[in-house]
Amino acid sequence: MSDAAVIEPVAPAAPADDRLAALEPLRGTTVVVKYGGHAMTDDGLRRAFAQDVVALRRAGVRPVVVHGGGPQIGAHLDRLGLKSRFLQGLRVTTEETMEVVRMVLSGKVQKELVGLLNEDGPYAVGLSGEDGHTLTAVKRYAEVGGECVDIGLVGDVTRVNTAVVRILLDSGHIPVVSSVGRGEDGQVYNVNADTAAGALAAALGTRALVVLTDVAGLYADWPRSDRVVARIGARELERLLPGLDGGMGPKMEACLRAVRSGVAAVRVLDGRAPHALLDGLTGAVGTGTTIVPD
Ligand SMILES: Nc1ncnc2c1ncn2[C@@H]1O[C@H](COP(=O)(O)OP(=O)(O)O)[C@@H](O)[C@H]1O
Ligand SMILES: CC(=O)N[C@@H](CCC(=O)OP(=O)(O)O)C(=O)O
Repeated sequence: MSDAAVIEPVAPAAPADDRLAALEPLRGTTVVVKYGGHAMTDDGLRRAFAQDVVALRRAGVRPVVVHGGGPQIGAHLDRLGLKSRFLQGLRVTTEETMEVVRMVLSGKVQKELVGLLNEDGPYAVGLSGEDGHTLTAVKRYAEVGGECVDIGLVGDVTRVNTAVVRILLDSGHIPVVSSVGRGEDGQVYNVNADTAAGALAAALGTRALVVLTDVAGLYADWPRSDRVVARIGARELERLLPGLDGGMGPKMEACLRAVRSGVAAVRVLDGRAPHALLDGLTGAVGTGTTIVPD
């Protein structure tokens, strides 16, 4: 590739110097960031998130954003008068729902995020998991009471092709990936965004996966208590998995798979706090849950 195809490094205007020093160990490394739909419903939070991602890039880190958009999909389905429900944290996805999922994730949420990231420079490039065979998916079923339940066009990631993401990273861009997968048969699947982020992090061989969500971390005894588990190993997490409700099920399953596939640590951070990403990575605020291999 010619030099002209590579974005010029930008002078590190932000973050401030002390933050830059804290990011030094991450310089040159790839960090996958999962940006959850519930943490992206507020304008101020979205802007702060975009500033953090650009700040990472300017500090020499190679961020990859994988975004969700569950609430945004839900709002669009409501507008169309289409009902949808979740089983084990996964949206039951008919053909009609899939059209909306694809349109909202790749056409709206991703584009808005790319727009925000590009306010200060030509950094972000959006791509769907379908593009360049980035995410190959296979139909997945929910398991309820020991029975396999058909939940439609929901996919699990079976293969990741990191070629396009690496090209973008190597040319100084920030890939922004929508969690839509393509089956071997050409069928398009709705992939939970945590699942997509975990699979991509593992395939890229990243040391760190950061998951921004709408709670303070993994609660030890939710909903009875909101005491956050600060750190948990893979075996212990596997033991807790069957008892987790809602979106936390697929989220923790994805974190578990990631640490078992070589990711050294997954940080689950409270995306409701402005600048949670930079604060979490620089240790400015020691919050959330860290998942580590055994
Ligand atoms: N043990 C738990 N700790 C924290 N949240 C939990 C737990 N069990 C279930 N949840 C639910 O999981 C939700 C987070 O998952 P989800 O809504 O999919 O987040 P996101 O949109 O960030 O991907 C929380 O808002 C909470 O309602
Ligand atoms: C299969 C499945 O449930 N897919 C999700 C994809 C988006 C997502 O995961 O968004 P969040 O990260 O905001 O939850 C959905 O349809 O809502």
